Amino acid sequence: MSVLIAQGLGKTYKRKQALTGCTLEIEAGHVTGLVGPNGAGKSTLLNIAAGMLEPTTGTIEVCGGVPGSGPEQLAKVGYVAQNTPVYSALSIEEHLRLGAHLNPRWDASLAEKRVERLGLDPKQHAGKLSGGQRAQLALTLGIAKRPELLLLDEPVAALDPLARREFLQDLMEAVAEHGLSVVMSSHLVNDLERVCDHLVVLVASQVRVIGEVETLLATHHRLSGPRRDLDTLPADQHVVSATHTDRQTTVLVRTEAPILDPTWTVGQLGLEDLVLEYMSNPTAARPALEVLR
Ligand SMILES: Nc1ncnc2c1ncn2[C@@H]1O[C@H](COP(=O)(O)OP(=O)(O)OP(=O)(O)O)[C@@H](O)[C@H]1O
Repeated sequence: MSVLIAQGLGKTYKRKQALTGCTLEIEAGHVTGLVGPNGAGKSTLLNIAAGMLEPTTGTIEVCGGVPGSGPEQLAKVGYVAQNTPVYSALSIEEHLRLGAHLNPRWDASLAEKRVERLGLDPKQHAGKLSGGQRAQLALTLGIAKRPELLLLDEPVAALDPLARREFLQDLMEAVAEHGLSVVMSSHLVNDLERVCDHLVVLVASQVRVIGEVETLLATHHRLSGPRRDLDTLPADQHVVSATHTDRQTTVLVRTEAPILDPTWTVGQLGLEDLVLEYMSNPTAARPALEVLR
């Protein structure tokens, strides 16, 4: 089952194209990390999925329905936007009461315990919270809503390292206990590696790579050896990036098959390296032999 299916999705503001021809499918029951360079269209995609923005072109289905199409759909999808919006004039406990009023599956005990553990005063107005505390409040509302799908746009950017780790643990618990699916954009790939089992790299609205993190790491290899033409590589080795010096070639390939050529030294990649390779090689066609001196 899929929680998000987008086909040729696009969003245009006057003449500015924020998202163009974005096609992707995200499976249920996973924590999916959404990464990509600034301006790739991640927030636009999440805003459309949450029903906050109408797409200009294409179609999108989220948890089997049209985003924002009614109370049932709204209850299924939780969204914490990038600027972690809260109501400045309302206290924390008023936010929790509002959450209980608006959400049929609201988990009051989880929300209260989380606020207590964070050391937040329930009487404090949200407008007087620090940026990180505001983010924690918005995240608490998102988790306590008990949605089927939780969309998080850079949720931990404003949190200190300890708060970040605790939040990610809370998220993992919610996933394990309630079968919650999560799509989370972040530039912090190390954090994503801790919690995400699936990954999408979005560059200029297009999915550059998508898949299970474990499989992606197992099927990408950095090969280095004597300089050679990339056309001599086996057809099942998809070249992601390559550099050549006078004597040496280093190439990142994706392949299901084992690397049998003994002239290569084979190295594995971490997730951050893999993401950076895809982000810095937008077309990933077999690049021409280019000498780096
Ligand atoms: N309201 C808007 N009006 C005009 N252009 C917009 C608007 N919102 C986004 N854009 C443009 O759309 C493109 C995609 O923006 P978006 O915020 O979706 O990217 P992003 O991948 O989330 O980036 P970041 O990692 O910096 O948050 C950018 O070029 C941005 O300038």
